[in-house]
Amino acid sequence: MKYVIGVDLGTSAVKVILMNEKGEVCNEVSKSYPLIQEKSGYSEQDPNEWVEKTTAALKELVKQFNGEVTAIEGISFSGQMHGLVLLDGEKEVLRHAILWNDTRTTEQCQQIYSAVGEKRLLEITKNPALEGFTLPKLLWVKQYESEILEKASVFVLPKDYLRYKMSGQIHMDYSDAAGTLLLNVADKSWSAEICDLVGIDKSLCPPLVESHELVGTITESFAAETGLAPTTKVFAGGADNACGAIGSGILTDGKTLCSIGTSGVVLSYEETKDRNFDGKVHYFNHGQEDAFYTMGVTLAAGYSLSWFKDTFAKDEAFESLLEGLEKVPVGANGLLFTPYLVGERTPHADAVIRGSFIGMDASHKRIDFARAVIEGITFSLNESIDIFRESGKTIDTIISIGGGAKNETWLQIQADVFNAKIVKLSSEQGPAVGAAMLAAYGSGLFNSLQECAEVFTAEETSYEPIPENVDKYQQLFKLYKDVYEKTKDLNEGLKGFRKN
Ligand SMILES: Nc1ncnc2c1ncn2[C@@H]1O[C@H](COP(=O)(O)OP(=O)(O)O)[C@@H](O)[C@H]1O
Ligand SMILES: O=C(CO)[C@@H](O)[C@H](O)COP(=O)(O)O
Repeated sequence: MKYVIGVDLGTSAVKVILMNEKGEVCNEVSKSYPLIQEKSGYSEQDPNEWVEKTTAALKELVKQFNGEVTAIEGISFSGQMHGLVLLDGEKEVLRHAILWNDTRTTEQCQQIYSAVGEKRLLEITKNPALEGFTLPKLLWVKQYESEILEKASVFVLPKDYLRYKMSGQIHMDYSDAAGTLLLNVADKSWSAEICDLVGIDKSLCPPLVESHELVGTITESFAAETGLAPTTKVFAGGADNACGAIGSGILTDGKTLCSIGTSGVVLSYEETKDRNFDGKVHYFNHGQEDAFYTMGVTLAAGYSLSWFKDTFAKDEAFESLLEGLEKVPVGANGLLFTPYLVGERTPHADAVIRGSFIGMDASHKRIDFARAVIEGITFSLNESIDIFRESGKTIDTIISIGGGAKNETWLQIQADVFNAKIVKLSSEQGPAVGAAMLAAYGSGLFNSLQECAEVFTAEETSYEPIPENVDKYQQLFKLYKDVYEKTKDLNEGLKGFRKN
């Protein structure tokens, strides 16, 4: 029997998963790490902590494995997107990584528009300048920490750094490079034009590869540390949302994914590079060669729920926090929540907006708040579904993955709010499964990712929309959408009072 490992370097934790060639999950290990948030709008992590935690997780996985380690054919990666990791000439980390949910770069987004032009930027990168993307972060470092940028020899994304520490090789795959705002998405090449216009040296951009491409084997020292065989092949891997799509079988037109991790994503497969969404949703290269996907992003999806738990129920598990969730009626007894804890991306690209609870009543209990948080996150994702439906897409079935897919009531709420059938797979670890699939396909165990998906993905259960709830949620969704406009100015006024 042959095996593969998928590593999902998420925002809250790294998850490593061992799968056999029959597509069975043999073992999973997860290790969490914190966000470093020094100021309002800032979000960083220490890249070496990713390496430490992944090494520990792999060591545990290998220790618990009964077979021959040489039967583990290969390893691949799924990574939180956009985070800037700067390396010096010796490939040492120059500063903490600035993450996808860090919104300090509004000024740099304006600089990009002035230098490149909104229309040209969209033509080349297929995306607008958003605070979360990598280029604005590079320009922020250039402006405020120029001595650091001067020392940099290359920039990479989170899972690229991890892969480098395991294999000694520096690369970036197209699906992750698409989120830097420096890639010509249709041509699959770094844009010399954008680099020149914004004043970034193109030599800082790493070599590009396909997600399933073999980039080397693990180093002797990494093998010694983890117990893996030094012959273990290393495959490039992809952006976590691309890998989530692969791991959920989103490999043909007409398929839609909802992923609730720290962020929340609604993603749709695109066969071609030339559909036009005017930048309303992100348009990126898939981890499947020459395919694409579009997606809308809620910045604080699962993060809103973990913020709520950490603030009001610190020592409790999610299961105990959410006990009785199904007994609270639709609409949380008149309580609405907007999940704008760190600003928002889709449909409001707004770094200043913050969240609200509207309608607090003396009768409300903690579980009403928890239900409102979950409903608010789901409404936010429904705004992305609206954009897709307005573009003519039929969305009647959605595969749901991520930590948010662990709770049954939340899955039913998704069916009712989205007015679509929700499918839960046998593993909610879509990105890790997708990474394992890239290793399985890359090492030749399958002839295509689709063939691999037939073996590696399985539906566990599904949730149908309940018409009475759909109707109530449609009324509530109108009220939810109003909250953004009505709290926008208030948040501009509050901005000066935030932690700086
Ligand atoms: N038992 C649970 N019930 C509901 N939501 C959960 C549960 N466990 C985790 N979550 C949600 O999942 C999120 C983490 O999802 P995950 O996919 O692991 O994130 P990431 O990939 O960003 O690290 C948490 O922020 C939390 O909101
Ligand atoms: O910024 C985006 C996508 O554009 C996020 O989806 C990140 O890729 C982080 O993902 P999770 O840690 O929430 O899975």
